[in-house]
Amino acid sequence: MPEEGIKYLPKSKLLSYEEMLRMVNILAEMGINKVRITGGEPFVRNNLIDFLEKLAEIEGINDLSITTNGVFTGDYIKQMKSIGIRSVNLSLDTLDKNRFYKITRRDEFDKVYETLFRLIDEGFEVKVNAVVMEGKNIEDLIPLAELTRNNNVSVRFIEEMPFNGEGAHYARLEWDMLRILEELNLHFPDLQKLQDGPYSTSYNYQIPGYQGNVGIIAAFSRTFCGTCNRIRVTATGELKTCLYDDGVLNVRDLMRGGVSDEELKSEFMKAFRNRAKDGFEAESNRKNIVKESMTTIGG
Ligand SMILES: Nc1nc2c(ncn2[C@@H]2O[C@H](COP(=O)(O)OP(=O)(O)OP(=O)(O)O)[C@@H](O)[C@H]2O)c(=O)[nH]1
Ligand SMILES: C[S@@+](CC[C@H](N)C(=O)[O-])C[C@H]1O[C@@H](n2cnc3c(N)ncnc32)[C@H](O)[C@@H]1O
Ligand code: SF4
Repeated sequence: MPEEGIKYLPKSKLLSYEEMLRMVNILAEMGINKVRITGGEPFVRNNLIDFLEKLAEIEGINDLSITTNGVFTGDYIKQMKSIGIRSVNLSLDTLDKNRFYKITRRDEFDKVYETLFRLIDEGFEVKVNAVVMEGKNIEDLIPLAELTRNNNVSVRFIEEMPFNGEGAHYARLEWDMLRILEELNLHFPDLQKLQDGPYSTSYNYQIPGYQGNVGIIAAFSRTFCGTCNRIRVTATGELKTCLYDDGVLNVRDLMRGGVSDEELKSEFMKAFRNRAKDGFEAESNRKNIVKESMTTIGG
């Protein structure tokens, strides 16, 4: 959350659950089989569980996952399980209570940390997302990796992207994937490269003898665009065919303008065909310089 907060939009500007369900139904018919809910923060929206239940019932959607900050998540663990959600990505940049407060401006570390272990105990596939930020959490890299010693968890270190709300645009990233890997190698010289899935966002490694694994997401270096098949839709209905583009069409406006399912499919298809070849091209095609915040994009 940016320090100055964000401007909350009237609910009428947000996609309703009905609109989201219609959209996912159409996309499922087009071949989409995995949906990840990121937010904002998924669990601040009323009746999220009812919505997830309906999403899970859509024919063709065989993987429904969530990325969450873990603050309210603990209240819904049983319900998520009964809906059939198998994987939860939990954002946790530090294991130090004071640094957690500095980074998030919220005193919620204990709650999030407890939720992490409850999710693991309940058998979810848990990935910890930690954005690596110079001056903020570098001392946490090794302790976070150590979480994988006795826990079946994947800890992923994410390169910081320029979406911090202030038009940040760095020519060089202090902590890119190679430096993160170097730091890990220094402490764990036997780090073993794992075979990554075909559409994996992370390069994954195992510390020998440890239960879990560590990963690096080159979100800024963008070295995995070649296998990227993700699309994103923001809360206001902007379709992004790349995290770095500034929206290629607005699904909400089309729906509210009375578009038919077939017309919507053809709009989607056009957008997919015109997709930039990678994140660099998408960024250079932007009409606006990067001023967005991850809070509104959703990650
Ligand atoms: N550049 C880029 N970064 C991504 C992409 N997907 C995820 N990331 C980065 O990784 C962060 C965490 O993503 P998650 O919400 O956990 O989703 P994910 O890693 O794609 O999901 P799974 O692989 O299904 O676990 C995002 O906030 C981004 O910083 C992508 O397609 N491109
Ligand atoms: C924006 S959050 C939205 C979902 C949910 N509210 C949460 O906190 O997990 C999704 C992911 O984006 C990551 N993220 C936030 N800012 C980022 C940045 N500047 N660069 C890369 N990833 C970032 C977070 O760590 C989180 O894992
Ligand atoms: S094409 Fe865009 S969204 Fe996909 S991996 Fe590259 S930067 Fe990320």
